[in-house]
Amino acid sequence: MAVHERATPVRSEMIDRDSKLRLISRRIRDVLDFPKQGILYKDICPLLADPVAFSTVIDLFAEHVKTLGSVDLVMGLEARGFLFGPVLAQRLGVGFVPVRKKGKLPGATVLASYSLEYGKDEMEIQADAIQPGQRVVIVDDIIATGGTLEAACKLVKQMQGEVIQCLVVILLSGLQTCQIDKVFHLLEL
Ligand SMILES: O=P(O)(O)OC[C@H]1O[C@H](OP(=O)(O)OP(=O)(O)O)[C@H](O)[C@@H]1O
Ligand SMILES: Nc1ncnc2[nH]cnc12
Repeated sequence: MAVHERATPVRSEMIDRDSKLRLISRRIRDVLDFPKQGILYKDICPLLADPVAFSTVIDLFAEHVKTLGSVDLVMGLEARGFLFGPVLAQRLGVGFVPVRKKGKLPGATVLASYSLEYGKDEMEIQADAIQPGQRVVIVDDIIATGGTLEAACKLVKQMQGEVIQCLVVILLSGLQTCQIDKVFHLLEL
């Protein structure tokens, strides 16, 4: 191609669902023994670096959420849920609520403890972030044991909100002990 000619940009609306999922899958990088020996880490950085693959994730999440009726809030889990959650919230035209690791949020908070594939942690949400009866979509990058999302669902219920759906890019196969029933995932890896 001559230097002055431009390649036609690939836009996600031009491709079918299976091709979209393959496009996303190709942008997840396996890293063995990170952050600990024996863990096969799913690195989403290549996905974030590819604007077509990234916007395809948001398209597929938004398409799905639009089938669920009204949604009041998108809640994202620190840290990687912050990469997808706010973009999805903007797309849906609703607010975003961050759930942070303990000690990062000012004012009154509600706390939950949980176990991870490679450790333990505690998460917090501001006490006024969800009003009773609000319909919440929770967003994260991956489910491994499901402990993080399970704790996030408990937070929503404690605040008398309703979890409409948990959205993740990746459901890690072989590790599912999780009790979360409202999961929508794009890839099972
Ligand atoms: O299903 P689980 O076993 O609970 O694991 C999944 C969680 O683990 C990772 O977060 P992590 O706490 O490692 O933090 P980070 O997003 O700050 O890297 C990931 O982003 C999920 O939130
Ligand atoms: N295997 C994994 N890859 C990426 N993030 C994770 N969080 C928990 N387990 C993970």
